[in-house]
Amino acid sequence: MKFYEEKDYDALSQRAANIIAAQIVTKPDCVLGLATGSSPVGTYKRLIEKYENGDLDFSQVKTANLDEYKGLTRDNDQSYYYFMHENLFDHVNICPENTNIPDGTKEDSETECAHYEEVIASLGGVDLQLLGLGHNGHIGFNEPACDFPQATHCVDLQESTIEANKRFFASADDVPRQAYTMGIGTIMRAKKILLVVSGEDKADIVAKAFFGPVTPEVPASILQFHPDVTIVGDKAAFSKIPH
Ligand SMILES: N[C@@H]1[C@@H](O)[C@H](O)[C@@H](COP(=O)(O)O)O[C@@H]1O
Repeated sequence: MKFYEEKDYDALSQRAANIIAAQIVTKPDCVLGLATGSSPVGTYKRLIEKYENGDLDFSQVKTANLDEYKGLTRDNDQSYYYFMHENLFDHVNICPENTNIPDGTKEDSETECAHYEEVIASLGGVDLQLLGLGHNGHIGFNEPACDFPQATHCVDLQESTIEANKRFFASADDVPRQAYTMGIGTIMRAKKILLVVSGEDKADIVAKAFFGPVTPEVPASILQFHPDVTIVGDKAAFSKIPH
């Protein structure tokens, strides 16, 4: 695992955007696995700047997002579909037909999740997967569990996740209780993984996930077994790891 400790959120966002830009430049038709949450917002901003400066071309890039709330329509401003358009897709020359996000409006979880796995396979797999990190060690919406889920599936969100995400909704009652997420197996099949993390509130989970035992109780800990993982964090998020 490669760790980049940056001085603050801006610097970590720049570093992460540079890594993604290098992927796009070296393989213009690459498949990017994308993430939501507050952590990657700065990274997306920097990517948009690079596009506006003429340094990046998204015309052949394909994307597959990690997850989506079940039950939210695409025009709901808390859906991850909406988030991705707002924070990246609407600002770069990506082709809408090249972007993929699980469809949270599909009631039949099994069919939608199997379909999403087929979509990723038809793209030839993910070249670079961007990840954030939940306070309980979740990646995508893979919550702590007694095993590592292999494929895209429907999850019941944990109370702590609902608590953490309620800041975006009118109240905790409005946070959906379920989501579709790539499985740990889906994430681990990506050729490269880039995880961005910031803030003191993530320091404990960073230490636990990447320097503690590999266990499905801390889903991100599995990344210790991936051959090509880069973790970009700020000083605060890295403050509890052995230096
Ligand atoms: N499903 C998302 C994750 O993909 C994200 O990485 C995580 C951390 O979010 P944040 O970056 O806002 O702390 O929480 C959400 O629940």
